[in-house]
Amino acid sequence: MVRPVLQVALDLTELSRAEKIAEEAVAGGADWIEIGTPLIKSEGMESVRRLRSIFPNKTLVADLKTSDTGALEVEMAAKAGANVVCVLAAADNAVISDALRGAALYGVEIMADMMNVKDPSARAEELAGLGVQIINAHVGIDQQMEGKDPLDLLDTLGKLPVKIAVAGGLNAKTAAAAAARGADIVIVGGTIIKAAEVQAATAAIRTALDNPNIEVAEKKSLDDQIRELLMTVSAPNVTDALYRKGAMAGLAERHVPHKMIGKAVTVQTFGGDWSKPVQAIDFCERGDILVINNDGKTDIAPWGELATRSAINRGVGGIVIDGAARDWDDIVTLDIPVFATAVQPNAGEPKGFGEINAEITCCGQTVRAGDWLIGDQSGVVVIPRERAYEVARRAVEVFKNEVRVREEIRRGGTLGSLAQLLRWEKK
Ligand SMILES: O=C(CO)[C@H](O)[C@H](O)COP(=O)(O)O
Repeated sequence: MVRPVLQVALDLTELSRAEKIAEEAVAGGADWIEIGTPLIKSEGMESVRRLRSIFPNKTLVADLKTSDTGALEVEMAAKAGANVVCVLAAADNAVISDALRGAALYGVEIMADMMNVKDPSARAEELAGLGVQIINAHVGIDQQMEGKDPLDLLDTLGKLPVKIAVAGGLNAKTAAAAAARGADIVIVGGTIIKAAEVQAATAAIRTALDNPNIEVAEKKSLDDQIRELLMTVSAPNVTDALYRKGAMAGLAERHVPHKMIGKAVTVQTFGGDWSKPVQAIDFCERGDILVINNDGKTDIAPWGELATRSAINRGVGGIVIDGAARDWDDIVTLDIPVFATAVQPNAGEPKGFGEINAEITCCGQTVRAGDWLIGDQSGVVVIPRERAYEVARRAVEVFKNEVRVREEIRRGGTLGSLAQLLRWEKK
C-alpha cells in the first residue's frame, strides 16, 4: 500500500489561529495543508499567500469549491501559491473544463469535491475522463450531522485512474479505514483543528494511517447513538447547537446528582392533580424523562418523594416539572435528577384530569413524546425528536471547538481576541 497523504483542513475563520494550528499539524505529520472554505471566505487569497510564505515547500490546497468562472478562480489561487484547487464535482462540465485549462496554464492540479453528486460513480468516471487529477469522496459538515458517511461514498466510487481523496468528519479510526480501502489522500479537519493538542492529534492520525487495521464497528441503534453522543456534551453545548434555542426557563429548583439524558414522556395536569403524573411513571421505558406541566401553578405540587422513588424503580431518567415539587428534603437524597419551577409542601387531589403523551408546553418549550432532553447544573434543553441525531452531532462539534479555544485561553489568549469579537460585530 502506498503511504497516503494526510491533508489537514484549516476550517477556521481567523488566519492568525489557522497559522498556529497549521504549524502544529505539520509538526505532527500533516503532509498537505488545506486552506479551508471558511478561511478563504473570511480572509481571502491573502490566507493562501500567508501560508505559502510560512510553508514554502508544502503542498497547499485551496478549497474554493468552485462552481463558476473555473479558470479565473484557479488562476487567483495558483498565483497566491496553491498547488491544488478544489472545484465542485456537481458544477457544469463547462466550469470543470475551464478550471482544467487554468490549471494547465499555472501548473496546478484540480480536486473535484463529490459532495451532493447524484450518481457518484458515473460522475467520477466522467470527471476523470475530462482530466481531473483528484476525486474527493467528501461528505460535507452539514451532511455529516445527518449521519452521512464518507466511507460509504468512497465505496461507491470503485477503481478510478486518478487519485482518490476522502473527507468528512474523519478521525484516527475512520482515516485508517479510508487508507485500508485505498484512499491516496486522507483529509481531516475537525479532529485535528479542534484538538487541544493539535500536534498529538495529527500524529495519532498519521500513525493510524501508517498502520491501518480494518475493524468492523458494532452497529448501534439510533437511540443508543444519540444517547452516547449527548453523554459527551453539556446542556449549553446543545442550545448552542440549536442556535441558542431549546432552553427551558424558570427551573429554579434543581437536584442534579448526574447529567440527565433521555426521551420525553409528557404529562399535562391541572392544579396539583397528581393522578396522571404518577400513572405516567408506568408509561416510561428505562431512561425516559417525565416532563410535567401543572398548568402554570406553582403553589401546589403534583409531584413528591413517593412518586420519585417509584420513578427510580421504573428506571426513569429524570423529572422536569413546570410547577412545584414537594418533599424536597427527601428528593435531594435520591439518585435521580429532578427539576421544578418551585417547591411547595401541599399536593392536589388525584382526580385524573389531564393527559399523558400529548404535546405540552413546559417552561416555555413545546415538548412532544419522544423529544430528547438534556439537563445538567446549567438547566434543561429540549431537542425535537426528528433532529435529535443531527443536533447531538452538532453539539459534539460545539464541544470539540471549545476544547481548542479553552487551550488557546490557557496559553494566555482571551475569548474576545480569539473570536475577534470586534471584527465580527454585526454592521
Ligand atoms: O471541506 C470541508 C467542509 O466543507 C472540510 O474541510 C472537510 O469536510 C474536512 O473537515 P472535517 O474533517 O471536519 O469534516
